Amino acid sequence: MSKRIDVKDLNVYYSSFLAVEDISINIEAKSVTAFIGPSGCGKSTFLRTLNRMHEVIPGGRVEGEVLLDGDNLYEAGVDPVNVRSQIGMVFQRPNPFPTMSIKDNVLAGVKLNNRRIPRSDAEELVEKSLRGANLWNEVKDRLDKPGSGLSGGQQQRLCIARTIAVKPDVILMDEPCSALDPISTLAIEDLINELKSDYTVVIVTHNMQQAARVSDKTAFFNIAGTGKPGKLIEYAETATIFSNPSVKATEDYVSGRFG
Ligand SMILES: Nc1ncnc2c1ncn2[C@@H]1O[C@H](COP(=O)(O)OP(=O)(O)OP(=O)(O)O)[C@@H](O)[C@H]1O
Repeated sequence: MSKRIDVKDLNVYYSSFLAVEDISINIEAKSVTAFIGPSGCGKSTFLRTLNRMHEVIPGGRVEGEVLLDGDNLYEAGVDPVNVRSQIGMVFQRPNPFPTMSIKDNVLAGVKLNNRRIPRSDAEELVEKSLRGANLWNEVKDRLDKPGSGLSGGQQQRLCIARTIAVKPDVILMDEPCSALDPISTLAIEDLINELKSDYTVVIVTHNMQQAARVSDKTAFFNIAGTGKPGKLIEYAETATIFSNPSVKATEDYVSGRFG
């Protein structure tokens, strides 16, 4: 299942430092949304508020609302662990458990969520998740070998398989290709394109060609200066952001004049 995200008046803090200010944004289900902007404007910080990972950092807190199909993730009584199983995350550096087998890596997230699964179901889930991550054909003959034996691009797809196995509604990706070579990057981009038929995908990227290639909508964030909060400057169809943005700062950024 895929769900929409509506963010209302969100402020994001590290202790007393306001890192991201007053974000409101509506992200459609079954779409890919790219977050772009110069370093330090708060893209990753904001991304982490979408599955309550921000509060894991000491002093990390938010004001405002993040609604997943209308349900506020920050309402009292909501279990953040449950939120993170609905909204999965893929990080910059592939982070499979190195000594764990490929198969167990795929199942690791499911087991962390304390779900017990019978062996035959587990095998089916492993295959389905690896197929979903476009990795099955490359690893089907070595499922019991350690995840660390894979290439960087394969490891990142393994991490995506691990995320998919939990059956999330949304997949957040924080610069998922920044540690990968161009071929592996294209494999991940193809995969993102396929993932959007089942999931809502949000990706932070520094690579503007990548944003243009993979996303339906793009959000441009900016920062007025060091110590100032990051803000959402413009959010529109990706084609509009790259060819006909409304705000001068967006145009300057996408045309490479700063950042
Ligand atoms: N753990 C932290 N504690 C305190 N401040 C932090 C922490 N992480 C990030 N920040 C600050 O929050 C602001 C936003 O950082 P963030 O990493 O979200 O930006 P970004 O746009 O993702 O940057 P980049 O593109 O370089 O990854 C910056 O001023 C940063 O220094």
